[in-house]
Amino acid sequence: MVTIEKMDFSYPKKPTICRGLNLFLEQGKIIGLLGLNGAGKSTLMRLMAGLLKPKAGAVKFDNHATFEREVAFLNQMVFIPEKVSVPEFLKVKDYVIVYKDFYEGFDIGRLEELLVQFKITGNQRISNLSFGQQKKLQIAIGLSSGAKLLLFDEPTNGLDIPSKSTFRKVLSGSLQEDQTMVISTHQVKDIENLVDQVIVLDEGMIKLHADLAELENEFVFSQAAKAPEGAIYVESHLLGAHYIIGQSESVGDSGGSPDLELLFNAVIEGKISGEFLTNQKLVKP
Ligand SMILES: Nc1ncnc2c1ncn2[C@@H]1O[C@H](COP(=O)(O)OP(=O)(O)OP(=O)(O)O)[C@@H](O)[C@H]1O
Repeated sequence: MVTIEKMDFSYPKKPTICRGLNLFLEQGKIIGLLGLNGAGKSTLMRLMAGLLKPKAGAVKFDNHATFEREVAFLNQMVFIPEKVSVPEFLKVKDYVIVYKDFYEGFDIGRLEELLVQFKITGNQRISNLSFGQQKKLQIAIGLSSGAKLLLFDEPTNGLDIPSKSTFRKVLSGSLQEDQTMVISTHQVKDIENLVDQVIVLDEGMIKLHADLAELENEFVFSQAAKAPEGAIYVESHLLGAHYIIGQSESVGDSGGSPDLELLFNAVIEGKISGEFLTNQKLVKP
């Protein structure tokens, strides 16, 4: 799938953003890419999409260096940037034709369903769609493309509240086994219960890469009037403490599914870091 090896990157005449970055993305996963403003999420997405060239090392999709932008890579990848730009003079149905023919596995029936859910019709002129509607059009196209790599940069930015919930609904369970999706966001709540893995990027470095299932094996995410002795990370709230504690330290507390916001803050504070990946070693090239 996506393999990044010893990758360095900087924008021209700017300080280095990534140094010696290594990452392997498994297929069949929805991956949340989290980071503070300026952490390098969009830069990493653009490197994976082949829109930026690494200064050193490699960014590959299967055996294609992404920056070569070979057709065999491009017709397996959809990148939706944070600020979508769609040809405004076209009608939705004409715009769809361009994509339909480019992606071999494009599912037009699926697209029609998604457009209904997002309340967009084929006869609408793109110039008459709002920014959020244009974004939903791109999301619907991406999810219907059958492409193996879906890179969505801040997909929920600009979406109203009902559309965010539709986004969550259409995404959950929609990924095929041979597809991988990366969703970059700093709106952690928007991807809660949606992602299989999470990556936390901080100042161009991967601080955490984890399967949520593996995190549940390692840690308990819980809340109580007072955090127990040995908690790794604690946040005080009105009704008590939200905390993370190692499985072996927790006594009789099974907690809930990982609280991504709590996890993110713990990683940024340097309380948790590293790889928590279940099967990755088996599939790593
Ligand atoms: N085209 C560019 N030229 C020069 N520097 C850039 C460019 N784009 C981004 N940067 C810088 O690279 C760093 C990473 O930016 P990037 O947009 O990748 O972060 P981000 O995590 O996506 O941030 P945000 O959450 O605010 O969207 C920042 O310091 C930013 O100022």
